[in-house]
Amino acid sequence: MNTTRETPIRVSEIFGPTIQGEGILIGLPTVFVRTGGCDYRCSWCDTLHAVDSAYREQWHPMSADEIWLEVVRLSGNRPLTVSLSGGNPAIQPLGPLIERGHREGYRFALETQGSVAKDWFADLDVLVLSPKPPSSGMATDWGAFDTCLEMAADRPQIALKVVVFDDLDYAYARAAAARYPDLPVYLQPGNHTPPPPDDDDARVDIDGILDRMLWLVDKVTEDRWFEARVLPQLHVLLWGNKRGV
Ligand SMILES: C[S@@+](CC[C@H](N)C(=O)[O-])C[C@H]1O[C@@H](n2cnc3c(N)ncnc32)[C@H](O)[C@@H]1O
Ligand SMILES: Nc1nc2[nH]cc(C(=O)O)c2c(=O)[nH]1
Ligand code: SF4
Ligand SMILES: [Mg+2]
Repeated sequence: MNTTRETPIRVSEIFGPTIQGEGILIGLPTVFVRTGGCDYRCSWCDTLHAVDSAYREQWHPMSADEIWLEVVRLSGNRPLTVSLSGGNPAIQPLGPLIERGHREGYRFALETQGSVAKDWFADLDVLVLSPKPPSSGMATDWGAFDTCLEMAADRPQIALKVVVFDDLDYAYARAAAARYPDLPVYLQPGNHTPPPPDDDDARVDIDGILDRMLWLVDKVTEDRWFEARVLPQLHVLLWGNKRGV
């Protein structure tokens, strides 16, 4: 019997199986657990329904067991990778959920901006750290970011992922990569047509995003920055701004 009252986890949505659309695990069948609430407010966030506190009524308090039952239902009880995202999932008590899933053979990836560190980072299989560039309007606390790396210790595979809209963001990405030369770095062209929070399938300017992707590829190759990987948001190319994919 669980005697310790677990703090509930605020959940915006649980969806999948779909494919991981971004970064180091791109293409991998994944169930997403998206938590509600974020300590940032990026100007171009494509997930405001899980960020803007005006929508907090839609963030359901759930126990780790209740979340787990839904992951098992969606995955047909077949172990796969569960991506913990948000908002900022790092502000939620996700340790017990990870423990539960590992007992049943599932793996866990975390998507976070690196502003808040938790001890359960050391239990993750993959940690994607996505510091925010100048176009986001956010300032990076590199001390907090370093603590995320310290808390992760040596279990998770760790990768940097930086969204790039313009030259300033590109320079920020280069500086971030130089700060952590041992981490793989993924560059992601920004979606300048992110959905408003109350529209779960808003029009997206795919051509504009692909133009930015081509610009970014040219930048990286002309600079001979051969360690960087340039990847689109694959799920956006497939399904536009649709939510829950
Ligand atoms: C919605 S965030 C949630 C997790 C965490 N808050 C973070 O930012 O890493 C997941 C990923 O989507 C990226 N993202 C958000 N809005 C985007 C946009 N308009 N274009 C491209 N990527 C975007 C973020 O930079 C992050 O890498
Ligand atoms: N398919 C898919 N891949 C993703 N990778 C990161 C996502 C996110 O919103 O954190 C995301 C998402 O929302 N959908
Ligand atoms: S940190 Fe992530 S979830 Fe939060 S506002 Fe920025 S992109 Fe959106
Ligand atoms: Mg997304």
